[in-house]
Amino acid sequence: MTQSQEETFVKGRAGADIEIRHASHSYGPTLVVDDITFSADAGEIVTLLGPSGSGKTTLLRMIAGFVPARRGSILVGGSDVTALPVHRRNIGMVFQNYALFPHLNVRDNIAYPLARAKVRRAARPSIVAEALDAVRLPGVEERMPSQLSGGQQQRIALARAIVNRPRLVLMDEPLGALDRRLRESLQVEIVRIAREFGLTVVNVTHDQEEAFTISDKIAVLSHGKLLQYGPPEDLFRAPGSVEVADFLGESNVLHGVVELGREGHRLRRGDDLVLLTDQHVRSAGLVPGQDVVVVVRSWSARLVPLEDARTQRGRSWVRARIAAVLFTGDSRKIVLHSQQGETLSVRYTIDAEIPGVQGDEVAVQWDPSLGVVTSARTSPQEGDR
Ligand SMILES: Nc1ncnc2c1ncn2[C@@H]1O[C@H](COP(=O)(O)OP(=O)(O)OP(=O)(O)O)[C@@H](O)[C@H]1O
Repeated sequence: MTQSQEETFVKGRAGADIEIRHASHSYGPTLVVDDITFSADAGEIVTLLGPSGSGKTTLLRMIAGFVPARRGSILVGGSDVTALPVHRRNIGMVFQNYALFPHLNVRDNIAYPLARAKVRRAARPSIVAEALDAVRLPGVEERMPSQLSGGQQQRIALARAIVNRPRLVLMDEPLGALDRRLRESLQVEIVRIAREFGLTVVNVTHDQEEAFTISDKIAVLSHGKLLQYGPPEDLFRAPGSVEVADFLGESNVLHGVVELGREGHRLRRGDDLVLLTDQHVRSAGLVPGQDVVVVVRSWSARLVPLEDARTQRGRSWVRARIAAVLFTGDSRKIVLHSQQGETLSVRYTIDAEIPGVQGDEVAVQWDPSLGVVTSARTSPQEGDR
């Protein structure tokens, strides 16, 4: 590498935009990545979110080049990299298990991609020092990985992933092995570093909180299919399916049949009063007799005595019996069974008084505008692709 190339190296290049077009992969007859299409702008953090086995890692490995695309293509910075081998894609990677070389000290670990890119030996220490500054661990060059904590090792892995200014950084559950507090502080760090260096990041997680915290866009995957793609807020406010709604936060899923009336709209559900707003009817295009679900987040619902619910106007409620009151560390979770046989949950802060005990019949009540209405079918929404 020439000196001027090295300078570009040190000063850095920004991340590239990325486009996944109809990517598919199968192991044997099973499609584990099924016709996935989405794109992200340069400098964005995208998270692939989904339950175990949904195909997140396989898709990430396709982007990296470890797994071939059976169909479709992957473009980075406008160039088709589908046929390029891993080492020609200019991608940095961070894995859950750190994957540092145990026999190399921190300097040599971080310098490894520089050596492969044939950066002159004399130029490497300053680039390594800069990468260590970026991850806020200056001066640990001589340490061995075994002399660092898990969180520090993951910072080193991050430094190694960004040291040669890749066009794309891929992260596979990078914080999965760390405890909660460390995870939260590293989430903030990842965003800071990504912004500072203009990195484009594709991150894999099954933790929706992490996805919300760090992502500009979230791709929700299930059974190899992309259910929905967009900014976290959009997904949260307008999930395209029950599966997406359920996956993006602890929720109650209430089934019913739409009844539209002059005095108001509601779900047909026995004694329960599940109101639908004009906004619901318009945005979901509801028609009378349609099977729908209303999704209500556990934090949006409250418990009230049944007689109060019956006399208060303008609020939705369903009748349910308290099955358990659970202390979950940072909140209380009330588990209930509705008359319709659904299991519901309501969240309270620890210091809040809970209006009922196990065995009581109560109303689970909420502001109708906080309910999200979607069609009862769970197939992916074409419009979200
Ligand atoms: N090398 C392989 N050979 C055969 N099947 C595989 C292989 N790798 C993954 N699979 C299968 O492909 C599906 C998707 O796996 P993948 O690891 O991509 O999912 P994931 O969403 O990343 O899950 P997790 O969060 O558990 O890692 C799973 O059903 C898995 O069993």
